[in-house]
Amino acid sequence: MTTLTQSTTWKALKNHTSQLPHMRELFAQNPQRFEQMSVAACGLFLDYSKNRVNDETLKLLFSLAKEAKLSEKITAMFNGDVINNTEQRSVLHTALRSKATQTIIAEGANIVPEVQQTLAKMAKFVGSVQSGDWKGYTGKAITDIVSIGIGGSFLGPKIVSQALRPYWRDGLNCHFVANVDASSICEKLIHLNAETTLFVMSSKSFDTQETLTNTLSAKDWFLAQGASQQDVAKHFVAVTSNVAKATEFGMDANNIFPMWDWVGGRYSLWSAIGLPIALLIGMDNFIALLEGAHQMDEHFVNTPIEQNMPVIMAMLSVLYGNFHGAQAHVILTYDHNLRGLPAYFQQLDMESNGKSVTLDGTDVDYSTGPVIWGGEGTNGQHAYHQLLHQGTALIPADFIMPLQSHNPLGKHHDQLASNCFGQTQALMQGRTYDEALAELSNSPLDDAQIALIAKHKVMSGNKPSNTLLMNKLTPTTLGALIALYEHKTFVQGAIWQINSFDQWGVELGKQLGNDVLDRIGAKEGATQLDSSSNALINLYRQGQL
Ligand SMILES: O=P(O)(O)OC[C@H]1O[C@](O)(CO)[C@@H](O)[C@@H]1O
Repeated sequence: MTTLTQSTTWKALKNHTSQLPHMRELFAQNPQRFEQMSVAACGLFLDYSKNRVNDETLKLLFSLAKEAKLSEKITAMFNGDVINNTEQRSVLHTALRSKATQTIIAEGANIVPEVQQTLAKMAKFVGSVQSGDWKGYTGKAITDIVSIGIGGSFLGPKIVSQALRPYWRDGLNCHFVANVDASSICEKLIHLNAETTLFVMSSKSFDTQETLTNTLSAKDWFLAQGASQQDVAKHFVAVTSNVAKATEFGMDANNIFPMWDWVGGRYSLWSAIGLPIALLIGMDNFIALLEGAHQMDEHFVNTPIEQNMPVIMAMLSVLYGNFHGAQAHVILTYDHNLRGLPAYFQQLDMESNGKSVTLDGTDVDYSTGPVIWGGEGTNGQHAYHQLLHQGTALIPADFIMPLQSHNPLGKHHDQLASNCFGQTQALMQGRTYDEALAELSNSPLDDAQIALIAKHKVMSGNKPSNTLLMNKLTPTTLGALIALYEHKTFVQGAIWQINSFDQWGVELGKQLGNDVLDRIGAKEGATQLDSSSNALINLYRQGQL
């Protein structure tokens, strides 16, 4: 049994949460609830008043954070202490968005100069590709980027590029290839011209099966279009921490952008892994993205926990996961360009906090990371919101919306906003049986039918949600928003005393996948695995059912 569940605060929270009234009543009791339970930081505004909390709940949650030594843990991360204890690594993605004047030590050396040098190298490269000075093998400018990578070396660049579509510079397009399924790369290449295509291969380890296979196929395609081996340097660049392996693979040394062990894959979009983003939006906008994240870092480090946005959001998630039995959390973006963000936060949170032992190897006796999922509003309102309103699972929600649209058109944005706010209201207040009956008062149905339908229209309400607003979706606000969720994830991990920065589960997937590949490659002979795996491999070898 861990000490966490034995603490007085934990027990007090358990007792307290079971006695809290419905949110309707909490709102009725306190007209100042919105003012008291909202916070602004770094261009973002968080309304957390529609949560199952009162002053006492918040006090207990913040006590839990203090008892977990949260401030010390934040300092340790920003100072470069080796907090990823299973891989013996510092966790310093925050250094990637630090100021050039800062000194940040990892493994005994100041890492800020190499971060700045890499940004300068990126700026030079981005400038030459965007201006057309960087020429392909027939002397033409680049028109298309193909970004090859997977996991953290894919999702960040893809989602941020999609989110910042209004900032794309003219003349360049980007295509993302992650899956080893050949359909992914083939369906992109078929539309491209090798003379004007640049491949950015992103792999921290330079050892990931999917990325290596897709890069080799891209190179074969490039050569098959009439280019020669000497032309490869004009069309292939790599981002990696394994420079030796990239060089051995045949990447031109000048075309390798470094990254480092102290950057976790899912935290790496701020490094040269963000190169496809910078190529699309320009280096000035990429720097603005870093600046937004830096502002959130400063807020996180310097703000008392009671007003600290990432801490508040994290403690609310702890509340629902550990004291209300919530197993999932939904991210609802009321912005078409942010439609990919739920998937990005899913990777960030689930790869970080999907853990079941504490840092010292003790089995946890409480829930850790929930299932993170979500989608774009208003689309989801016509689908899975039904379960949010009337299902049996409690799923706290984050609604994210900019106040201003990049495409102000007629009444579109008013409707988007009214749906967003209407949903949070409906989730909170629900509908009582009497209200449902009143709505049916003019119905031609008989009393028995009205009573039945009223029962089906009842919504318990008391469903928690956060509303996160920003003026407009810009590189700076997006940087702050992503850093907010990074730190939220960190705080939850700190409370649960887990290592949020390793991923042994997904590593096992990589290992077993390679093992099975060897057995498939052997074409025949007993595979000596379990009966299901043996049979599936044999069916695959046969090639048909
Ligand atoms: O950048 P790499 O080394 O190719 O790894 C890709 C991804 O693979 C993982 O290690 C596991 O899937 C992720 O954490 C990482 O982002």
